[in-house]
Amino acid sequence: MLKFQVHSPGKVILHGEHAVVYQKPALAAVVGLGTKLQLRSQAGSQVASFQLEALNCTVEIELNEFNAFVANFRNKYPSDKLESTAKLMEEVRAEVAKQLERTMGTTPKQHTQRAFLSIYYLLAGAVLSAPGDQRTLQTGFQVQVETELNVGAGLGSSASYGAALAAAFLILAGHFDENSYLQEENLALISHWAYESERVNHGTPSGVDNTVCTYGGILRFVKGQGFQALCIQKPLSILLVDSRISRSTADIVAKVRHLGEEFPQLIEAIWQACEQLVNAAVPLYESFGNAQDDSQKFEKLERLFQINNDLLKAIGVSHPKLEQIFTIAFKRGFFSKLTGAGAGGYAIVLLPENYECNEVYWKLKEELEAAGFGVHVTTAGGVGLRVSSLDN
Ligand SMILES: Nc1ncnc2c1ncn2[C@@H]1O[C@H](COP(=O)(O)OP(=O)(O)O)[C@@H](O)[C@H]1O
Ligand SMILES: C[C@@](O)(CCOP(=O)(O)O)CC(=O)O
Repeated sequence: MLKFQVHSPGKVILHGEHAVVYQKPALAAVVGLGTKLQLRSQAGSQVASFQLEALNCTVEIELNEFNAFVANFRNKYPSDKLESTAKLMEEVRAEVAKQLERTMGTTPKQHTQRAFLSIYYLLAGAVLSAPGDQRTLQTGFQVQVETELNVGAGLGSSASYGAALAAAFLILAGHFDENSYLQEENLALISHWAYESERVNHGTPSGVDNTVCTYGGILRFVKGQGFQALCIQKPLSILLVDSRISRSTADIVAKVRHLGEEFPQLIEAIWQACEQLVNAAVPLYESFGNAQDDSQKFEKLERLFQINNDLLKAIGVSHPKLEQIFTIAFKRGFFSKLTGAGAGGYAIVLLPENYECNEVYWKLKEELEAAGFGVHVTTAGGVGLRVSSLDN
């Protein structure tokens, strides 16, 4: 009986948010919080059931209907390889709309619709492109998905969810197994399908979230030019602080674009400064933790956090609640910046070595919590997606 667990991390943008929209480099890192997916096959069952804890819902797929859908698709597009994911997405959208209406009666919430669409699309993709001749699902299974990530808050919950689903379905369909998933071509396949899942949500994502969630570490990326993994010595400790202010990335990006149209040279100078900042940060991240002058490097990194945050404030993407976080942190001697689109969402506070032994750190945490913020101590730059066995 097949049973295993997938853990895939979320992400933060360390530097270069907004500037990256204008072809400047950015750095993204995985965080120590993520999505946990458990899959157990169910002998004698003909249903695949998905318990999505974060969305408080369960969705089901009847295997006979799914297998009929796959067979129809194969008849319609009888090429051996699954060349056109666009056609598959189109067909899956129509099928899922039909099934949701029938099984749930009312139209479900948008998060549930998208989450189910990702499931159906990735499962169909994995089965249709499976090695060997068997392109059907024979035995039912149960999937449970839990997450430590706030959905829709810029921590990459959707890529983390997509990567976990992709790994699980690719194993289920026999592309690779729990022992071989870390081989380069298998990680590339997971990242590819996690990207496809992102397309369900975002149309044309940059590809950074699925890449970093799959491979882990810290990535430097430039829109349209791909990614390079930084050679870091060890992950960095950070405090993720949730301002609890929700925002729309698209709206904020549009406002910043408008500002750039009003003051083109001025805003371009800020983007150039962001690029210089990323260039200065890369060698620090790469050498931090090699025990040579770590405290000096840490202080430099703190300064870069401050400069980056001030540049983001200059383009107007802060928020009074974020400012409150920065002030609390600064008062206690910690450096912080907003991450992602801003105007709410999360702030990152840099934590020094052995922060747990420092009384001031506990005071900081206490004060942030007392002020009503969500506080999670975690790492930036740790491991990527991992599959492990399940005892029961
Ligand atoms: N734990 C989860 N369970 C089910 N669906 C999830 C989960 N996490 C993310 N999703 C999917 O990802 C979508 C959120 O994507 P998005 O708004 O881009 O948020 P984020 O910035 O956190 O990635 C949800 O609508 C849902 O489809
Ligand atoms: C502001 C931006 O640079 C990052 C947005 O990040 P997030 O949605 O807050 O994770 C936009 C983008 O890169 O598309």
